[in-house]
This record gives sequence, C-alpha cells and structure tokens, in this order.
Amino acid sequence: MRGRDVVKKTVRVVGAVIYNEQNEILCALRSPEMSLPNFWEFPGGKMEEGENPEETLVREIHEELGCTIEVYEKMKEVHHEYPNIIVHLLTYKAKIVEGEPKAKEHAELKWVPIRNLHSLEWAPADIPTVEALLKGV
Ligand SMILES: Nc1nc2c([nH]c(=O)n2[C@H]2C[C@H](O)[C@@H](COP(=O)(O)OP(=O)(O)OP(=O)(O)O)O2)c(=O)[nH]1
Repeated sequence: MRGRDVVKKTVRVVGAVIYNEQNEILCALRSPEMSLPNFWEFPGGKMEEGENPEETLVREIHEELGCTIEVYEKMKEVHHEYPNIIVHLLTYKAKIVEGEPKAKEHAELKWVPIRNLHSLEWAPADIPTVEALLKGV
C-alpha cells in the first residue's frame, strides 16, 4: 500500500474536565515519554472494549491520578486528525469525590482558573472544550 493510501487508526478517548470549589480546572501535562509529548490535556484515556465513557474515566483517573471522580454531563465531542492517528475525543465534567490527585504518569498537574486556560499549550483536540469553558458553556 502506498503511504498516502494508509488508513489512519481511530481511537476513542475520554477526557475529564475536573473542577474544584474555586472553579479551577485540573490540567495535566503529557510527559516526554507519552505520545503527543509536552501538551496539556484533560486526564483520561482510551476506551476499552465493553466500557462506557463514564467507566473509562473513573478507571483512567484511578490509574493516572490515584483518586476517585464522579462523572457529570458531556461537554464536547471532537474528531481531530493528527499526523498519525484520528482521535475521537469526548469530554465530561467531573469532580473528585475521594483522594488527592497525584501525577503518576503525567509530567505535571495543576489547577488553573478557567480564565487562564488559554495560557497553556493544549493538545489540539482539546481546543473546542477549552473554548467552551472560556465562553462559560
Ligand atoms: N487522555 C487524553 N488524551 C488526549 C487528549 N487530547 C488528545 O488529543 N488526546 C490523545 C493523546 C493520545 O493520542 C490519545 C489518548 O491516549 P492515552 O495515552 O492518554 O491513552 P491510554 O493511557 O489509554 O493509552 P496507552 O498509554 O495505553 O497507549 O488521545 C486529552 O485531553 N486527554
């Protein structure tokens, strides 16, 4: 097959827009070892066989941040084509109900007030969710 004919893989990914009492959002920096290194993202990951998006988020946040979340409403559904992969990203609002988030896999975690979210370099698929937050949606 010639290079330009190769069909890109599509992955289904869920991201948690975790907010706290001060209306700050928990932002996670992808580490240099991850794909899409050094971009900020909403913590989460790929959906596994038989999982619904809420189950994926609870599992991934346990694995990546070591805490428990409650998942609320869906925010955005985005199809983004990267050079090697197509990401179908769903983002959901969520809140921590048990434990303190710790960066087990990410390079850094930080709580950022919504109005300052634009100052981070976000993974391109996350931009529509960031814009919706900035608009107060
Ligand atoms: N988790 C997450 N991934 C995102 C976001 N935006 C975005 O483009 N992505 C991309 C990066 C990756 O290509 C893919 C998710 O992969 P991942 O590495 O986080 O998922 P995972 O932990 O289940 O995967 P893996 O380590 O088993 O490969 O989606 C986002 O906000 N959160």
